[in-house]
Amino acid sequence: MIATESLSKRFPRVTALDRLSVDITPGVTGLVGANGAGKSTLIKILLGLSPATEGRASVLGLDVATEGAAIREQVGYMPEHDCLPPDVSATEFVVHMARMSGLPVTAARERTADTLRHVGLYEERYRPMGGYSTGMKQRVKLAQALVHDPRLVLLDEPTNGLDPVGRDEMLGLIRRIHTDFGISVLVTSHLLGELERTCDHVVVIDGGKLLRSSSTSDFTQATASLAVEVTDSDAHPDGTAALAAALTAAGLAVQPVGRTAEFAAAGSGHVLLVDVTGDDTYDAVRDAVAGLGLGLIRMEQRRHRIAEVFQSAHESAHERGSTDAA
Ligand SMILES: Nc1ncnc2c1ncn2[C@@H]1O[C@H](COP(=O)(O)OP(=O)(O)OP(=O)(O)O)[C@@H](O)[C@H]1O
Repeated sequence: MIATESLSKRFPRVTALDRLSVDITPGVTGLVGANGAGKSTLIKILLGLSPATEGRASVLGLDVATEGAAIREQVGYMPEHDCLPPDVSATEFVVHMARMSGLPVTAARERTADTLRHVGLYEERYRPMGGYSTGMKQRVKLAQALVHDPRLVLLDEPTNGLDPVGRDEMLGLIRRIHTDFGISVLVTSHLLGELERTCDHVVVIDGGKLLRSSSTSDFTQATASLAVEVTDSDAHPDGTAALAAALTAAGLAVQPVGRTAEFAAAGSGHVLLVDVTGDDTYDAVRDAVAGLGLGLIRMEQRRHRIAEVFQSAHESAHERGSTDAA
């Protein structure tokens, strides 16, 4: 759906994209990066609005350097910043955008009504947008990106400026763009957690470079760990320490997390975190607990959040950077 090959964009003082090669398949993809990571720059290049300094990119099989107009016919774009004329109503604005996309007037009016209803802006659609809340403005921006029934939408920070409830509603709408209409989505955010809940696939960029591109489930499962809590026994007054020793001897990576608020409710015991290397990790823990004669209070998988994964990817990229420099 989107492919870039060694794509770079250099401004006089900064390299916004640095030899970025990534493949994005149909579905809902999150593009994650801190402010200034290069997300908006990438989107503008993909729309054919800004030329790359080096490298290539294609969207829906079309070359961004030569077929920008054809790309924009089939792709919807929700820009990051507020760009809505204050004296115009949502209906007038979205009809105008639909007409600009080539829809005849009746179809433009019908599609506008449907799209505004879909984003939950039906009641207020005739009011001037200057009086809208941030959440309502974000919905109009989303509606204008969808009105010409694109195959793909590029959404630049759609949850910016929203409160937690507004964020959840916007993320729900984004998910439904794909499930209800089959439109693929590329959505940017600097908040990693929200993309974990919304996207099938996550691409992480930092300083214009690709840090990681993988399915959301791989992101979290690659670093899954098992939280294990056991009782003490007469033979093993510190059951947790005995289990840690037995699991380490069995070749598993174990770290204690001590008593946490999450586990305190269970009463006694400390919690061990065991790295999951495969299904046999569960058997190894069960056998070790039984072999020591301890009671198993709980054994549950703890999913790492993208934020933690991003941090470790970031740290290892920096480590690689310092090794390269050395
Ligand atoms: N027209 C421009 N001229 C000079 N530098 C630019 C221009 N556009 C972007 N940059 C720089 O390129 C880098 C990447 O910017 P970009 O807007 O793509 O980041 P971003 O990940 O979208 O972050 P944000 O969400 O803050 O916009 C930044 O350092 C930015 O200052």
